[in-house]
Parts: sequence; C-alpha cells; structure tokens
Amino acid sequence: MNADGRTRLNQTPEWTALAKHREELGEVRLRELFAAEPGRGTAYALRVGDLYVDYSKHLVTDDTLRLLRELAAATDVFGLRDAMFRGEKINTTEDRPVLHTALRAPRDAVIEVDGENVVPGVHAVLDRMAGFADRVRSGAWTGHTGKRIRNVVNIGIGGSDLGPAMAYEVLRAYTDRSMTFRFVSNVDGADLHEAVRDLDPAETLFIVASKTFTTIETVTNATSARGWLLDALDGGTSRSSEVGSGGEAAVAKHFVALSTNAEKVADFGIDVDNMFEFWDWVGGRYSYDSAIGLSLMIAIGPDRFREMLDGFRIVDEHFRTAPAESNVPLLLGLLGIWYGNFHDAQSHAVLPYSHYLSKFTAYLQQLDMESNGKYVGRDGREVEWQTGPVVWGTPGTNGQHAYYQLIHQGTKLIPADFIGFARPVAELSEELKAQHDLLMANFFAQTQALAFGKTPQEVRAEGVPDELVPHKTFQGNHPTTTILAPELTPSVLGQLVALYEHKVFVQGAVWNIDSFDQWGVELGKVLAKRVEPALTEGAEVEGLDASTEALVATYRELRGRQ
Ligand SMILES: O=P(O)(O)OC[C@H]1O[C@](O)(CO)[C@@H](O)[C@@H]1O
Repeated sequence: MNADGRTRLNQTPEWTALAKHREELGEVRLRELFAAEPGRGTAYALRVGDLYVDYSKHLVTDDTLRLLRELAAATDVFGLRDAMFRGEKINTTEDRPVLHTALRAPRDAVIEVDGENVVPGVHAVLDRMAGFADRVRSGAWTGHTGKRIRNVVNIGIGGSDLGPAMAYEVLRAYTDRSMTFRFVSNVDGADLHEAVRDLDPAETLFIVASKTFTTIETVTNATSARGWLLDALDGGTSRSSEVGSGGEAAVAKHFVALSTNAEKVADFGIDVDNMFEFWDWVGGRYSYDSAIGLSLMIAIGPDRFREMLDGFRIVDEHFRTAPAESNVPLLLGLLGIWYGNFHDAQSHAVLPYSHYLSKFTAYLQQLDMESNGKYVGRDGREVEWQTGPVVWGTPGTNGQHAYYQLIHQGTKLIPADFIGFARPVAELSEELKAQHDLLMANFFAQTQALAFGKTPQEVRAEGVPDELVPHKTFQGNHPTTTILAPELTPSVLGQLVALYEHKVFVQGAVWNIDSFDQWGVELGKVLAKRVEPALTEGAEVEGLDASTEALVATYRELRGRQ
C-alpha cells in the first residue's frame, strides 16, 4: 500500500491480470492477428482532429486493450487529468498546478488558480506578442540605428529552445522567408559564434528565453550577445546596459525577454516593458505555446500561431472528453506501458517521414524523458516498475539507411511511431512534390516489413541459397503506430504536440510519478559551478573524486594552464 492510500501499482489486480495475459498471449504473431481478423486494419484505428492513428500493428488483442484500460481506471488516470484541467496542484513536489492547457484555452474559458481566472492573462500576453510580432514583421520596430530587424536570434535552452526551434523547422514553409531565424542554446561559445557571425548587429533582435532567468547557459550567452551588439553599435565604448551608460538604448531596441521572473530580467538590463510573461504553472518543456513561442510567432505571424493553438485545443478537448475506448492519448500511453512494463522494451522510436520534422524527436526527448525519467513515485518511494523509455529517432528515410537494420533484425524490441503526411507542402515545385509518393511508399513499406517480416519459406521460394536463408529472413512482429495527417499545417503541429503531451501525462499517471518536476537535472548544475573555478583559476575544490581531479589536471595541462 502507498502512503497515499493507493495499492502499489505492481500489486494491483489489474497489473497482475496484465502480467498473466502477457504470459498467456506468449509470442503472439501479427500475421496471425491479421489473418484472424480481416477488418483489423480499420477496426484498430482512431481519428482525432486531422490525425488518423492506426494501432493495428501492435502486439495486442481486444483483451489486452481492455486490461490496459482497466489499469488506467484503477490508477485513476482520468481523475488526475480532470484535476490538471481544473488547475489543481498536481505537480506536488513543486506545489504547482500544471496548466499548459490554459495556454490554448479560448478567450471565454474560466480556469482558476488560487481563485483567479488565468485565461484573460494568457490572452493579454498573446495579444501583446501579436502586436510586437506584427511590428517586427512589418518593419515598424527598428533597431538602434533605425534599420529594420531582419534577424531574430532566440537564446534559451531546454524547453526555452527545443520547442520554438522545432516548431520553426516544422513550419518553415509558413515563415517569412525574408528574415533569418537562429536558435542558440549551447554554452559552447561556438554556438553563438556560428549563429551571429554573418549577421548585421543593427538588424538583429535577440530574444532571451528563460522561465527562471537564472539558467547559466542562457544568461552567459545573452551576456555575450549583448557584448557583441554593443561592441558594434556603440563602437565598443560601452558594454554596459546600465541606465546612463549609453548602452541601455541599444539594448532596449535589440533585446526582449520571455520569462516568469521580472526581477532577474530587469537585473540583466532588459526593460520589463520588453518582457513577455508566462507563469510558473507552465513547465519549461510544455511552454512553446506560451510567450516562449515569440520567435515562432514572428516567423509565421500571429494568425498562424493562433491556428497552431487551435490545433492543440482540438486534442486537449479530445483528451478531456473522449471515452477511454476512443481516447487516443490514453491509448498511446497505455501501449507504451504494455511494451515497457510487460515486454521489457527499453526505448521508443519516433520516426517522422518529413524533412520538416527533423527536430521533432529531439523535442519529444525532453518532453518525455524529463517528464517521466523518474525512479521515485509521488509517494516518495522507489518505484518497482519501469518508467519512461529512451526516446530516439530521426526522419525517415535517412534512418532506413542507418539504424533500421537493428530495428528489423536486432535483438531488441523497439516500438516505433511513424508520422507521415498525405500531401507535400504547397511551395515545393511539381517535380519535388512528385517525390512525396516515393517518400510515403517507403513509410508504408517499412511498417509493413516491420510487422509481417519475411518467412524462411518466402525467402527460399526466391531461390536464395540455404546458407543465406537465416540472414535474409525477417521475423517481423515489430510494433508500430502510424500517425497520418493530410498536410503539415500549424494546426496539425499543435495537434501532434498535444497528443504527445497527453500521452506522457497518461504514462506518468499510471506509474504514479510526478511528470512535471525535474529534480534530476539539479546535481549536475551544482557540480559544474563547483568545478569551474578549478578549471579557470586552478582553485582547490574540496571533495573532488580521484577521477575528476585527474581529469581537471589533464584539462588544465592541455589548455596550457599551470
Ligand atoms: O527556461 P529556463 O528556466 O532557462 O530553463 C531551461 C530548461 O532547464 C531545465 O530546467 C532543466 O535544467 C528545463 O526543465 C528547462 O526547460
């Protein structure tokens, strides 16, 4: 029994029933499941918004799905979902509500935090962002020397980078192509260097994105960016943005901040009039549809940004209201639990068949792994079951010529999501649009090959010599979900992201972990602060282990410091 009165997950009858079912099912074959149920291809498919989700190629029967839903009911996934939508403090270790869904709520919605409706504040910021984005896009907002802004550089890391950087790539076809957008995250100076080396400072706007405004990488990069700007615009006379230094006027025209921390923004020297606010009930990895999306809004325009929010909302509403049997995020979350907890799968691949989704999996890595990479439950006890998977993947068809070999014929079970679109983006030439069918032929061929493989008999029938038959045999039975949408639009992107957000939610709810904190990132930050003086000044750092001590000494020697 848990401290919170809940039975330990792995001791619930629903968990035990699933384990038993898994044993009875044994090595269930997809070939057999499809042979037994000719309508499986359509029976095991759902729609949400523009997304068609085919889950027929999973190692599940109706009984499996029923038992998984019973587990979700026993762990009260929908109860926690409702508490989230209501604004209750379900992020218990940080004592905060989890309200990214309020970021896309309609103007007339009422969502209260501590008795205050947060929706008007959300729309007030969205409106300010839209006004600012329009001024930058139209050229009405100029830089310090009066030149029009042509370059936007977002400086942020984690959730303050991955979301806008990913969405900018995804929606490139909708962006203002006359402008340049760059995303700087790494504290490696090379990142900022490469981002600005060919830009005119007089035409460059820096967006400093940081929920806390204390993140060392972001503050360091923003400080260097300010130096780069002031060196150029002030002729190097002033590197300061302090009032009266002369630098503050340039900073005011070239720096805006996205944050929850007005005090730190002001300390940095950015006028809080140039700050776009969000709230501590928005987790960093759930934040790119908040002010954190300002760079994206400048790129695609406020109308497209709102279309994206509408897309999020479609899936929010579906997750909130659809019954368990047809609730897509619930289904996807439960399928992950089936493989992670009952088949020992360690990872989950996300394989988009779209060049524009090149950063989508990297974005999902933070969303999923920072949320559900936990070994301690809500009750403060160690879990006795597997939690979040390793999420990985890159766009097809590149992966096919790299690591798909292991998915097809390796020794590991790797459930995968295939994401594809029926139509190529409109701006491609007719010749390039024609390539889309080849791309999607690969997409369909792969999920087919993964599911059904090729038997030794089929290989032999092709006249393959006996000694090569085992090598050319594909066992198949590799489970995949196919997500197919008509076209990659802002709304579809919103739908996809919300789908994964809620899938992650479902899994965290079943595993009884807090998906909204991230204590696991803290220790490394503290140690980096301690080690830095040893690298720079050769300072004695107490308590360094023998390995790190030797590494620091070697580093200093190689760096030419004694
Ligand atoms: O937006 P911030 O406060 O700079 O944080 C950046 C990222 O750092 C983390 O806190 C992890 O260190 C992420 O959760 C967050 O998205």
